[in-house]
Amino acid sequence: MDFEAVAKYSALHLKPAGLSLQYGTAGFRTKAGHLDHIMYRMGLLAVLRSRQTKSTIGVMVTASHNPEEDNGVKLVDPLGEMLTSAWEEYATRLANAEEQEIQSILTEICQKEAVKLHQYASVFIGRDTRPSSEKLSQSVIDGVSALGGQYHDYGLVTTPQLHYMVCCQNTQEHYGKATVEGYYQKLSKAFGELTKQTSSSGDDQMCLKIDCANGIGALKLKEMERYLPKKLLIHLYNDGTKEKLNHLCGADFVKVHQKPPLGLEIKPNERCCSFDGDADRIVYYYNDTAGHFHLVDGDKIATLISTFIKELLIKIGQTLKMAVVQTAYANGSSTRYLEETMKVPVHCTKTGVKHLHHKAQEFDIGVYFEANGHGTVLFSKAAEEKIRHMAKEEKENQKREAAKMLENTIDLINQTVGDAISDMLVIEAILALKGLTVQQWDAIYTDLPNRQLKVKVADRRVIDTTDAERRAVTPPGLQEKIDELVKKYRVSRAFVRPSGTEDVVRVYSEADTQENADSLAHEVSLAVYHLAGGIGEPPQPVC
Ligand SMILES: CC(=O)N[C@H]1[C@@H](OP(=O)(O)O)O[C@H](CO)[C@@H](O)[C@@H]1O
Ligand SMILES: [Mg+2]
Repeated sequence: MDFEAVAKYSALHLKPAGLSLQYGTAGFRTKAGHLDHIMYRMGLLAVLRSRQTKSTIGVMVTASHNPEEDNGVKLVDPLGEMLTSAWEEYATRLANAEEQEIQSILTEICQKEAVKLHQYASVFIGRDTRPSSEKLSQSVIDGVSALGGQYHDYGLVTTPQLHYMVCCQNTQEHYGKATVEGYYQKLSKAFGELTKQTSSSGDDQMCLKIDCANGIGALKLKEMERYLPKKLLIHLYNDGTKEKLNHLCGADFVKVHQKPPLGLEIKPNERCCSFDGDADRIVYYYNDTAGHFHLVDGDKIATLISTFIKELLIKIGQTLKMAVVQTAYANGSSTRYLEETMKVPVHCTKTGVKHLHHKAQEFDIGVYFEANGHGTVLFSKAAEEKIRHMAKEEKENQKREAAKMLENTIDLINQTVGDAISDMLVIEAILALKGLTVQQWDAIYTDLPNRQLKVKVADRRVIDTTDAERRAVTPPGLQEKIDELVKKYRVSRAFVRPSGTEDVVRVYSEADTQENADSLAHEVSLAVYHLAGGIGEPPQPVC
Protein backbone atom coordinates (compact mmCIF):
# COMPACT_ATOMS: atom_id res chain seq x y z
CA MET A 1 0.00 0.00 0.00
CA ASP A 2 1.33 3.44 -0.87
CA PHE A 3 1.08 5.00 2.57
CA GLU A 4 2.94 8.05 1.44
CA ALA A 5 0.22 8.86 -1.06
CA VAL A 6 -2.48 8.10 1.51
CA ALA A 7 -0.89 10.48 4.01
CA LYS A 8 -0.26 13.17 1.39
CA TYR A 9 -3.87 13.26 0.24
CA SER A 10 -5.13 12.78 3.76
CA ALA A 11 -3.53 16.06 4.76
CA LEU A 12 -5.88 17.72 2.25
CA HIS A 13 -8.92 16.13 3.89
CA LEU A 14 -8.35 16.65 7.60
CA LYS A 15 -10.82 15.45 10.20
CA PRO A 16 -12.25 18.26 12.35
CA ALA A 17 -10.99 17.76 15.93
CA GLY A 18 -13.34 15.83 18.19
CA LEU A 19 -15.79 14.86 15.44
CA SER A 20 -17.14 11.32 15.70
CA LEU A 21 -19.68 9.85 13.28
CA GLN A 22 -21.23 6.45 12.75
CA TYR A 23 -22.09 4.47 9.63
CA GLY A 24 -25.83 4.40 10.36
CA THR A 25 -29.06 3.15 8.75
CA ALA A 26 -28.00 4.64 5.43
CA GLY A 27 -24.28 5.36 5.70
CA PHE A 28 -22.85 8.59 7.10
CA ARG A 29 -25.09 11.64 7.22
CA THR A 30 -24.56 15.06 8.76
CA LYS A 31 -23.90 18.69 7.86
CA ALA A 32 -22.06 18.78 4.54
CA GLY A 33 -19.24 20.85 6.05
CA HIS A 34 -18.25 17.95 8.33
CA LEU A 35 -17.92 15.32 5.67
CA ASP A 36 -14.84 16.01 3.57
CA HIS A 37 -12.55 13.61 5.49
CA ILE A 38 -15.30 10.97 5.56
CA MET A 39 -15.59 11.08 1.76
CA TYR A 40 -11.85 10.73 1.30
CA ARG A 41 -11.70 7.82 3.71
CA MET A 42 -14.70 6.08 2.12
CA GLY A 43 -12.81 6.34 -1.17
CA LEU A 44 -9.96 4.46 0.53
CA LEU A 45 -12.29 1.88 2.01
CA ALA A 46 -14.11 1.30 -1.29
CA VAL A 47 -10.78 0.38 -2.88
CA LEU A 48 -10.08 -2.21 -0.17
CA ARG A 49 -13.60 -3.63 -0.46
CA SER A 50 -13.21 -3.80 -4.23
CA ARG A 51 -9.90 -5.65 -3.92
CA GLN A 52 -11.34 -8.05 -1.36
CA THR A 53 -14.45 -8.89 -3.39
CA LYS A 54 -12.65 -8.64 -6.76
CA SER A 55 -15.64 -6.58 -7.87
CA THR A 56 -16.67 -3.03 -8.57
CA ILE A 57 -17.93 -1.16 -5.49
CA GLY A 58 -20.24 1.87 -5.55
CA VAL A 59 -19.95 5.10 -3.57
CA MET A 60 -23.02 7.34 -3.55
CA VAL A 61 -22.82 10.89 -2.24
CA THR A 62 -26.29 11.82 -0.99
CA ALA A 63 -28.31 12.59 2.12
CA SER A 64 -31.59 11.52 0.56
CA HIS A 65 -34.51 13.30 2.27
CA ASN A 66 -32.37 15.36 4.69
CA PRO A 67 -32.25 19.16 4.34
CA GLU A 68 -30.18 20.59 1.52
CA GLU A 69 -27.38 21.67 3.90
CA ASP A 70 -26.72 18.05 4.90
CA ASN A 71 -24.92 15.43 2.93
CA GLY A 72 -23.88 11.83 3.28
CA VAL A 73 -22.26 8.83 1.73
CA LYS A 74 -23.00 5.15 1.40
CA LEU A 75 -21.10 2.26 -0.11
CA VAL A 76 -22.71 -0.20 -2.50
CA ASP A 77 -21.67 -3.86 -2.44
CA PRO A 78 -21.05 -6.00 -5.57
CA LEU A 79 -24.61 -7.05 -6.40
CA GLY A 80 -25.96 -3.58 -5.72
CA GLU A 81 -26.81 -4.33 -2.08
CA MET A 82 -25.98 -2.22 0.93
CA LEU A 83 -22.50 -2.62 2.42
CA THR A 84 -22.19 -5.74 4.58
CA SER A 85 -22.24 -5.08 8.34
CA ALA A 86 -18.64 -6.10 9.17
CA TRP A 87 -17.47 -3.42 6.76
CA GLU A 88 -19.85 -0.86 8.25
CA GLU A 89 -17.78 -1.22 11.39
CA TYR A 90 -14.55 -0.67 9.47
CA ALA A 91 -16.17 2.37 7.90
CA THR A 92 -16.95 3.82 11.32
CA ARG A 93 -13.46 3.11 12.66
CA LEU A 94 -11.77 4.60 9.63
CA ALA A 95 -14.06 7.64 9.70
CA ASN A 96 -13.23 8.41 13.32
CA ALA A 97 -9.52 7.56 13.24
CA GLU A 98 -7.00 10.27 14.04
CA GLU A 99 -4.65 11.14 11.20
CA GLN A 100 -1.81 9.00 12.53
CA GLU A 101 -4.07 5.94 13.00
CA ILE A 102 -5.27 5.68 9.40
CA GLN A 103 -2.33 3.58 8.26
CA SER A 104 -2.66 0.98 11.00
CA ILE A 105 -6.44 0.67 10.52
CA LEU A 106 -6.05 0.15 6.77
CA THR A 107 -3.38 -2.49 7.42
CA GLU A 108 -5.56 -4.23 9.97
CA ILE A 109 -8.55 -4.37 7.60
CA CYS A 110 -6.32 -5.80 4.86
CA GLN A 111 -5.02 -8.49 7.21
CA LYS A 112 -8.40 -9.43 8.64
CA GLU A 113 -10.12 -9.54 5.28
CA ALA A 114 -7.20 -11.01 3.31
CA VAL A 115 -7.19 -8.08 0.91
CA LYS A 116 -4.66 -8.62 -1.90
CA LEU A 117 -2.85 -5.33 -2.27
CA HIS A 118 -2.05 -5.66 -5.95
CA GLN A 119 -5.52 -6.71 -6.98
CA TYR A 120 -7.23 -4.42 -9.53
CA ALA A 121 -9.74 -2.10 -7.83
CA SER A 122 -12.73 -0.38 -9.41
CA VAL A 123 -15.15 2.10 -7.87
CA PHE A 124 -18.31 3.63 -9.38
CA ILE A 125 -19.19 7.05 -7.99
CA GLY A 126 -22.49 8.93 -8.16
CA ARG A 127 -23.95 12.01 -6.53
CA ASP A 128 -27.23 13.82 -5.92
CA THR A 129 -28.02 17.48 -6.74
CA ARG A 130 -26.97 19.06 -3.44
CA PRO A 131 -24.66 22.06 -3.92
CA SER A 132 -22.04 20.31 -1.75
CA SER A 133 -22.13 16.98 -3.59
CA GLU A 134 -19.74 17.73 -6.45
CA LYS A 135 -16.85 18.77 -4.22
CA LEU A 136 -17.48 15.89 -1.83
CA SER A 137 -17.42 13.37 -4.65
CA GLN A 138 -14.02 14.80 -5.67
CA SER A 139 -12.82 13.89 -2.19
CA VAL A 140 -14.02 10.31 -2.74
CA ILE A 141 -12.02 10.28 -5.97
CA ASP A 142 -8.93 11.45 -4.05
CA GLY A 143 -9.35 8.47 -1.72
CA VAL A 144 -9.73 6.01 -4.57
CA SER A 145 -6.72 7.46 -6.38
CA ALA A 146 -4.52 7.49 -3.27
CA LEU A 147 -4.79 3.70 -3.07
CA GLY A 148 -4.34 3.21 -6.80
CA GLY A 149 -7.95 2.28 -7.60
CA GLN A 150 -9.70 2.98 -10.91
CA TYR A 151 -12.94 4.91 -10.85
CA HIS A 152 -15.86 5.83 -13.04
CA ASP A 153 -17.59 9.02 -12.02
CA TYR A 154 -21.22 8.84 -13.18
CA GLY A 155 -21.86 12.35 -11.90
CA LEU A 156 -25.51 13.14 -11.21
CA VAL A 157 -27.51 9.91 -10.83
CA THR A 158 -30.26 8.64 -8.56
CA THR A 159 -29.11 6.33 -5.77
CA PRO A 160 -30.89 3.32 -7.34
CA GLN A 161 -29.26 4.02 -10.72
CA LEU A 162 -25.84 3.71 -9.11
CA HIS A 163 -26.85 0.46 -7.39
CA TYR A 164 -28.15 -0.81 -10.72
CA MET A 165 -24.93 0.02 -12.56
CA VAL A 166 -22.75 -1.64 -9.92
CA CYS A 167 -24.85 -4.79 -10.26
CA CYS A 168 -24.66 -4.68 -14.08
CA GLN A 169 -20.90 -4.32 -13.99
CA ASN A 170 -20.40 -7.23 -11.61
CA THR A 171 -22.72 -9.58 -13.48
CA GLN A 172 -20.87 -8.97 -16.76
CA GLU A 173 -23.90 -6.95 -17.84
CA HIS A 174 -26.22 -9.93 -17.38
CA TYR A 175 -28.43 -7.62 -15.31
CA GLY A 176 -28.30 -4.88 -17.96
CA LYS A 177 -25.92 -2.35 -19.47
CA ALA A 178 -23.93 -0.42 -16.87
CA THR A 179 -24.97 2.98 -18.19
CA VAL A 180 -27.79 5.39 -17.39
CA GLU A 181 -29.03 4.88 -20.93
CA GLY A 182 -28.99 1.11 -20.41
CA TYR A 183 -31.15 1.63 -17.33
CA TYR A 184 -33.69 3.72 -19.28
CA GLN A 185 -33.79 1.20 -22.09
CA LYS A 186 -34.24 -1.84 -19.87
CA LEU A 187 -37.02 -0.31 -17.78
CA SER A 188 -38.85 1.32 -20.69
CA LYS A 189 -38.84 -1.88 -22.71
CA ALA A 190 -40.23 -3.91 -19.79
CA PHE A 191 -42.85 -1.26 -19.08
CA GLY A 192 -43.92 -1.17 -22.74
CA GLU A 193 -44.21 -4.95 -22.88
CA LEU A 194 -46.06 -5.20 -19.60
CA THR A 195 -48.64 -2.57 -20.53
CA LYS A 196 -49.14 -3.79 -24.09
CA GLN A 197 -52.46 -5.42 -23.24
CA THR A 198 -53.88 -2.17 -21.93
CA SER A 199 -53.46 -0.26 -25.18
CA SER A 200 -56.62 -1.53 -26.87
CA SER A 201 -59.13 0.22 -24.62
CA GLY A 202 -58.75 3.75 -26.07
CA ASP A 203 -58.97 5.86 -22.91
CA ASP A 204 -55.86 4.27 -21.57
CA GLN A 205 -53.74 7.37 -21.02
CA MET A 206 -51.96 7.06 -17.73
CA CYS A 207 -51.68 10.52 -16.17
CA LEU A 208 -49.50 11.12 -13.18
CA LYS A 209 -48.31 14.25 -11.41
CA ILE A 210 -44.88 13.80 -9.83
CA ASP A 211 -43.38 15.90 -7.05
CA CYS A 212 -39.63 15.44 -7.58
CA ALA A 213 -38.63 16.96 -4.19
CA ASN A 214 -36.48 19.47 -6.13
CA GLY A 215 -33.97 16.68 -6.50
CA ILE A 216 -32.25 14.32 -8.90
CA GLY A 217 -35.49 12.51 -9.79
CA ALA A 218 -36.58 15.47 -11.93
CA LEU A 219 -33.39 15.46 -13.99
CA LYS A 220 -33.49 11.74 -14.56
CA LEU A 221 -37.19 11.60 -15.41
CA LYS A 222 -36.66 14.36 -17.98
CA GLU A 223 -33.91 12.26 -19.54
CA MET A 224 -36.03 9.14 -19.44
CA GLU A 225 -39.22 10.61 -20.89
CA ARG A 226 -38.23 10.06 -24.52
CA TYR A 227 -37.72 6.35 -23.89
CA LEU A 228 -41.15 5.83 -22.32
CA PRO A 229 -44.33 4.91 -24.24
CA LYS A 230 -46.47 7.94 -25.10
CA LYS A 231 -49.47 6.59 -23.20
CA LEU A 232 -47.74 7.40 -19.92
CA LEU A 233 -48.19 11.12 -19.36
CA ILE A 234 -46.04 12.40 -16.54
CA HIS A 235 -46.07 15.96 -15.28
CA LEU A 236 -43.10 16.98 -13.18
CA TYR A 237 -43.32 19.44 -10.27
CA ASN A 238 -40.66 20.65 -7.85
CA ASP A 239 -38.04 19.98 -10.48
CA GLY A 240 -35.33 21.92 -8.68
CA THR A 241 -35.39 24.97 -10.94
CA LYS A 242 -36.99 27.24 -8.34
CA GLU A 243 -37.10 25.86 -4.83
CA LYS A 244 -34.85 24.13 -2.33
CA LEU A 245 -34.28 20.37 -2.19
CA ASN A 246 -36.77 18.53 0.07
CA HIS A 247 -38.14 21.81 1.42
CA LEU A 248 -41.85 21.29 2.23
CA CYS A 249 -41.99 18.62 -0.47
CA GLY A 250 -40.84 15.12 -1.31
CA ALA A 251 -41.89 11.66 -0.17
CA ASP A 252 -40.67 12.01 3.42
CA PHE A 253 -42.46 15.32 3.96
CA VAL A 254 -45.71 13.97 2.52
CA LYS A 255 -45.54 10.75 4.55
CA VAL A 256 -44.58 12.29 7.88
CA HIS A 257 -46.90 15.31 7.68
CA GLN A 258 -49.67 13.43 5.89
CA LYS A 259 -50.27 16.38 3.62
CA PRO A 260 -49.55 17.35 0.00
CA PRO A 261 -46.24 18.95 -0.94
CA LEU A 262 -45.92 22.62 -1.71
CA GLY A 263 -45.69 23.38 -5.41
CA LEU A 264 -48.19 20.81 -6.66
CA GLU A 265 -51.84 21.65 -7.09
CA ILE A 266 -54.09 18.60 -6.82
CA LYS A 267 -57.44 18.49 -8.55
CA PRO A 268 -59.96 16.04 -7.06
CA ASN A 269 -59.14 12.40 -7.75
CA GLU A 270 -55.94 13.15 -9.65
CA ARG A 271 -53.23 10.56 -9.15
CA CYS A 272 -50.08 12.13 -7.71
CA CYS A 273 -46.82 10.84 -6.26
CA SER A 274 -43.72 12.17 -4.53
CA PHE A 275 -40.11 11.03 -4.84
CA ASP A 276 -37.53 11.73 -2.16
CA GLY A 277 -34.27 13.65 -2.67
CA ASP A 278 -32.27 10.76 -4.16
CA ALA A 279 -35.27 9.06 -5.82
CA ASP A 280 -35.22 5.79 -3.94
CA ARG A 281 -38.61 6.31 -2.26
CA ILE A 282 -42.09 6.96 -3.59
CA VAL A 283 -45.52 7.55 -2.07
CA TYR A 284 -48.81 8.15 -3.89
CA TYR A 285 -51.75 10.35 -2.88
CA TYR A 286 -54.89 12.11 -4.07
CA ASN A 287 -57.58 14.52 -2.90
CA ASP A 288 -61.15 13.24 -2.87
CA THR A 289 -64.05 15.33 -4.17
CA ALA A 290 -64.56 16.78 -0.69
CA GLY A 291 -60.96 18.01 -0.79
CA HIS A 292 -59.67 15.49 1.75
CA PHE A 293 -56.11 14.30 1.30
CA HIS A 294 -55.46 10.54 1.09
CA LEU A 295 -51.97 9.06 1.39
CA VAL A 296 -51.21 5.78 -0.38
CA ASP A 297 -47.94 4.76 1.23
CA GLY A 298 -45.35 1.99 1.04
CA ASP A 299 -47.65 -0.49 2.79
CA LYS A 300 -50.32 0.00 0.13
CA ILE A 301 -47.67 -0.26 -2.58
CA ALA A 302 -46.50 -3.60 -1.10
CA THR A 303 -50.11 -4.77 -1.01
CA LEU A 304 -50.81 -3.79 -4.62
CA ILE A 305 -47.64 -5.40 -5.95
CA SER A 306 -47.95 -8.60 -3.92
CA THR A 307 -51.62 -9.01 -4.93
CA PHE A 308 -50.67 -8.63 -8.58
CA ILE A 309 -47.82 -11.15 -8.30
CA LYS A 310 -49.90 -13.62 -6.32
CA GLU A 311 -52.65 -13.58 -8.95
CA LEU A 312 -50.09 -14.27 -11.68
CA LEU A 313 -48.52 -17.08 -9.65
CA ILE A 314 -51.94 -18.71 -9.36
CA LYS A 315 -52.37 -18.36 -13.13
CA ILE A 316 -49.04 -20.02 -13.94
CA GLY A 317 -49.79 -22.74 -11.40
CA GLN A 318 -46.42 -22.59 -9.66
CA THR A 319 -46.06 -22.90 -5.93
CA LEU A 320 -43.38 -20.29 -5.47
CA LYS A 321 -43.04 -19.07 -1.90
CA MET A 322 -43.87 -15.38 -1.62
CA ALA A 323 -43.67 -13.22 1.50
CA VAL A 324 -43.96 -9.55 2.38
CA VAL A 325 -41.35 -7.93 4.64
CA GLN A 326 -42.23 -4.82 6.65
CA THR A 327 -40.92 -2.85 9.62
CA ALA A 328 -42.58 -1.78 12.86
CA TYR A 329 -43.77 1.37 11.04
CA ALA A 330 -46.09 -0.66 8.81
CA ASN A 331 -49.69 0.28 9.42
CA GLY A 332 -51.44 -2.40 11.49
CA SER A 333 -54.24 -2.57 8.91
CA SER A 334 -51.80 -3.49 6.15
CA THR A 335 -50.32 -6.36 8.13
CA ARG A 336 -53.77 -7.65 8.99
CA TYR A 337 -54.98 -7.39 5.39
CA LEU A 338 -51.93 -9.19 4.00
CA GLU A 339 -52.06 -11.99 6.54
CA GLU A 340 -55.79 -12.49 6.92
CA THR A 341 -57.29 -11.59 3.55
CA MET A 342 -54.41 -12.14 1.16
CA LYS A 343 -53.02 -15.10 3.13
CA VAL A 344 -49.48 -13.90 2.47
CA PRO A 345 -46.89 -14.45 5.20
CA VAL A 346 -45.60 -11.17 6.65
CA HIS A 347 -42.27 -10.66 8.42
CA CYS A 348 -41.12 -7.70 10.48
CA THR A 349 -37.49 -6.54 10.57
CA LYS A 350 -35.59 -3.62 12.02
CA THR A 351 -35.80 -0.27 10.21
CA GLY A 352 -33.41 0.20 7.30
CA VAL A 353 -33.50 -1.30 3.87
CA LYS A 354 -30.59 -3.64 4.45
CA HIS A 355 -32.59 -5.54 7.09
CA LEU A 356 -35.66 -5.86 4.88
CA HIS A 357 -33.55 -6.81 1.87
CA HIS A 358 -31.80 -9.64 3.71
CA LYS A 359 -35.05 -11.07 4.98
CA ALA A 360 -36.68 -10.83 1.54
CA GLN A 361 -33.82 -12.88 0.09
CA GLU A 362 -35.07 -15.90 2.03
CA PHE A 363 -38.07 -16.41 -0.26
CA ASP A 364 -38.67 -17.29 -3.92
CA ILE A 365 -40.32 -13.90 -4.14
CA GLY A 366 -39.77 -11.36 -1.37
CA VAL A 367 -41.73 -8.10 -1.52
CA TYR A 368 -40.34 -5.54 0.89
CA PHE A 369 -41.43 -1.99 1.57
CA GLU A 370 -40.94 0.47 4.37
CA ALA A 371 -44.11 2.44 5.11
CA ASN A 372 -42.29 5.52 3.83
CA GLY A 373 -42.22 4.09 0.32
CA HIS A 374 -38.77 2.55 0.09
CA GLY A 375 -38.90 -0.95 -1.29
CA THR A 376 -38.69 -3.44 -4.10
CA VAL A 377 -39.28 -7.07 -5.00
CA LEU A 378 -36.62 -9.77 -4.99
CA PHE A 379 -36.88 -12.90 -7.12
CA SER A 380 -34.63 -15.85 -6.29
CA LYS A 381 -32.51 -17.17 -9.12
CA ALA A 382 -34.55 -20.37 -9.23
CA ALA A 383 -37.86 -18.48 -9.37
CA GLU A 384 -36.55 -16.22 -12.10
CA GLU A 385 -35.34 -19.15 -14.18
CA LYS A 386 -38.63 -20.98 -13.79
CA ILE A 387 -40.61 -17.91 -14.86
CA ARG A 388 -38.37 -17.11 -17.83
CA HIS A 389 -38.53 -20.73 -18.96
CA MET A 390 -42.33 -20.76 -18.80
CA ALA A 391 -42.58 -17.43 -20.62
CA LYS A 392 -40.75 -19.05 -23.54
CA GLU A 393 -41.72 -22.70 -23.51
CA GLU A 394 -45.13 -23.03 -21.88
CA LYS A 395 -47.69 -24.49 -24.31
CA GLU A 396 -50.86 -23.24 -22.62
CA ASN A 397 -51.50 -19.70 -23.82
CA GLN A 398 -52.96 -18.33 -20.61
CA LYS A 399 -50.13 -19.68 -18.49
CA ARG A 400 -47.49 -18.47 -20.92
CA GLU A 401 -48.99 -14.96 -21.00
CA ALA A 402 -49.05 -14.80 -17.21
CA ALA A 403 -45.42 -15.97 -17.11
CA LYS A 404 -44.51 -13.25 -19.61
CA MET A 405 -46.12 -10.65 -17.38
CA LEU A 406 -44.07 -11.90 -14.46
CA GLU A 407 -40.96 -11.86 -16.62
CA ASN A 408 -41.59 -8.24 -17.58
CA THR A 409 -42.22 -7.39 -13.93
CA ILE A 410 -38.84 -8.91 -13.06
CA ASP A 411 -37.18 -6.72 -15.70
CA LEU A 412 -39.07 -3.60 -14.67
CA ILE A 413 -38.29 -3.82 -10.98
CA ASN A 414 -34.88 -2.72 -9.74
CA GLN A 415 -33.96 -5.71 -7.61
CA THR A 416 -30.84 -4.09 -6.17
CA VAL A 417 -32.68 -1.54 -4.01
CA GLY A 418 -35.91 0.49 -3.70
CA ASP A 419 -36.21 2.75 -6.75
CA ALA A 420 -38.82 5.49 -7.14
CA ILE A 421 -38.69 5.48 -10.95
CA SER A 422 -38.91 1.72 -11.26
CA ASP A 423 -41.56 1.40 -8.53
CA MET A 424 -43.62 4.12 -10.19
CA LEU A 425 -43.57 2.26 -13.50
CA VAL A 426 -44.51 -1.02 -11.80
CA ILE A 427 -47.42 0.67 -10.01
CA GLU A 428 -48.64 2.51 -13.13
CA ALA A 429 -48.53 -0.75 -15.08
CA ILE A 430 -50.44 -2.68 -12.42
CA LEU A 431 -53.12 0.01 -12.07
CA ALA A 432 -53.57 0.07 -15.85
CA LEU A 433 -53.67 -3.71 -16.17
CA LYS A 434 -56.12 -4.14 -13.32
CA GLY A 435 -58.13 -1.09 -14.38
CA LEU A 436 -57.85 0.41 -10.91
CA THR A 437 -58.13 4.08 -10.02
CA VAL A 438 -56.00 5.43 -7.20
CA GLN A 439 -59.14 5.59 -5.01
CA GLN A 440 -59.95 1.93 -5.65
CA TRP A 441 -56.38 1.00 -4.82
CA ASP A 442 -56.56 3.08 -1.64
CA ALA A 443 -59.83 1.38 -0.65
CA ILE A 444 -58.23 -2.10 -0.45
CA TYR A 445 -58.03 -1.51 3.30
CA THR A 446 -58.35 1.50 5.61
CA ASP A 447 -55.22 2.71 7.38
CA LEU A 448 -55.32 3.01 11.13
CA PRO A 449 -54.81 6.66 12.13
CA ASN A 450 -51.17 7.09 13.11
CA ARG A 451 -48.61 9.68 14.10
CA GLN A 452 -44.83 9.97 13.96
CA LEU A 453 -42.98 12.41 16.21
CA LYS A 454 -39.38 13.21 17.06
CA VAL A 455 -37.93 13.87 20.52
CA LYS A 456 -34.55 15.48 21.13
CA VAL A 457 -32.47 13.82 23.86
CA ALA A 458 -28.90 14.33 25.05
CA ASP A 459 -27.78 10.88 23.86
CA ARG A 460 -30.19 8.78 21.84
CA ARG A 461 -28.07 5.68 22.42
CA VAL A 462 -29.58 5.38 25.90
CA ILE A 463 -32.54 3.75 24.14
CA ASP A 464 -31.91 0.14 23.24
CA THR A 465 -34.61 -1.94 21.57
CA THR A 466 -35.59 -5.53 20.86
CA ASP A 467 -38.24 -7.47 18.92
CA ALA A 468 -37.56 -5.71 15.60
CA GLU A 469 -37.44 -2.40 17.49
CA ARG A 470 -40.98 -2.76 18.81
CA ARG A 471 -39.94 -2.80 22.47
CA ALA A 472 -37.46 -0.64 24.41
CA VAL A 473 -35.12 -2.53 26.74
CA THR A 474 -33.50 0.62 28.15
CA PRO A 475 -33.76 3.09 29.83
CA PRO A 476 -35.44 1.33 32.76
CA GLY A 477 -39.14 2.00 33.08
CA LEU A 478 -39.68 3.39 29.58
CA GLN A 479 -41.30 0.32 28.03
CA GLU A 480 -43.52 -0.17 31.10
CA LYS A 481 -44.68 3.42 30.75
CA ILE A 482 -45.39 2.96 27.01
CA ASP A 483 -47.36 -0.23 27.75
CA GLU A 484 -49.42 1.65 30.31
CA LEU A 485 -50.17 4.49 27.87
CA VAL A 486 -51.06 2.15 25.01
CA LYS A 487 -53.64 0.46 27.25
CA LYS A 488 -55.56 3.75 27.55
CA TYR A 489 -56.54 3.70 23.85
CA ARG A 490 -58.40 1.34 21.53
CA VAL A 491 -56.66 -0.64 18.73
CA SER A 492 -53.50 1.11 19.76
CA ARG A 493 -49.81 0.47 19.39
CA ALA A 494 -46.75 2.61 20.06
CA PHE A 495 -42.99 2.23 20.04
CA VAL A 496 -39.86 4.38 20.21
CA ARG A 497 -36.40 3.92 18.70
CA PRO A 498 -33.30 6.03 18.16
CA SER A 499 -33.07 7.26 14.56
CA GLY A 500 -30.16 5.98 12.52
CA THR A 501 -30.06 9.07 10.31
CA GLU A 502 -30.92 12.00 12.59
CA ASP A 503 -29.98 12.93 16.13
CA VAL A 504 -33.48 12.26 17.49
CA VAL A 505 -35.63 9.55 19.05
CA ARG A 506 -38.58 8.60 16.85
CA VAL A 507 -42.00 7.97 18.34
CA TYR A 508 -44.74 6.08 16.46
CA SER A 509 -48.34 5.54 17.48
CA GLU A 510 -51.55 4.08 16.08
CA ALA A 511 -55.06 4.23 17.48
CA ASP A 512 -58.73 4.14 16.54
CA THR A 513 -58.95 7.88 15.78
CA GLN A 514 -56.46 10.52 14.66
CA GLU A 515 -57.03 12.45 17.92
CA ASN A 516 -56.18 9.36 19.93
CA ALA A 517 -53.13 8.52 17.79
CA ASP A 518 -51.92 12.13 18.25
CA SER A 519 -52.57 12.11 21.95
CA LEU A 520 -50.85 8.72 22.45
CA ALA A 521 -47.82 9.88 20.45
CA HIS A 522 -47.64 13.03 22.56
CA GLU A 523 -47.83 11.11 25.84
CA VAL A 524 -45.15 8.67 24.68
CA SER A 525 -42.97 11.63 23.62
CA LEU A 526 -43.25 13.04 27.12
CA ALA A 527 -42.25 9.67 28.58
CA VAL A 528 -39.17 9.64 26.32
CA TYR A 529 -38.37 13.22 27.27
CA HIS A 530 -38.55 12.47 30.99
CA LEU A 531 -37.02 8.99 31.06
CA ALA A 532 -34.43 9.18 28.27
CA GLY A 533 -32.78 12.53 28.94
CA GLY A 534 -34.83 14.96 26.84
CA ILE A 535 -33.25 18.31 26.02
CA GLY A 536 -34.80 21.68 25.19
CA GLU A 537 -38.49 22.39 25.64
CA PRO A 538 -40.74 19.43 26.55
CA PRO A 539 -42.70 18.04 23.56
CA GLN A 540 -45.87 20.00 22.77
CA PRO A 541 -49.21 18.37 21.87
CA VAL A 542 -49.78 17.77 18.14
CA CYS A 543 -51.99 20.46 16.70
C1 LIG B 1 -39.24 6.00 10.21
C2 LIG B 1 -38.47 6.14 8.96
O1 LIG B 1 -39.06 6.45 7.93
N1 LIG B 1 -37.16 5.90 9.04
C3 LIG B 1 -36.27 6.02 7.86
C4 LIG B 1 -34.99 6.73 8.21
O2 LIG B 1 -34.32 5.96 9.18
P1 LIG B 1 -34.19 6.34 10.73
O3 LIG B 1 -33.23 5.31 11.28
O4 LIG B 1 -35.57 6.21 11.27
O5 LIG B 1 -33.70 7.75 10.77
O6 LIG B 1 -34.17 6.82 7.05
C5 LIG B 1 -33.76 5.56 6.53
C6 LIG B 1 -32.85 5.81 5.37
O7 LIG B 1 -33.48 6.49 4.33
C7 LIG B 1 -34.99 4.74 6.15
O8 LIG B 1 -34.58 3.48 5.71
C8 LIG B 1 -35.93 4.63 7.35
O9 LIG B 1 -37.11 3.99 7.00
MG1 LIG C 1 -33.72 8.23 -0.21
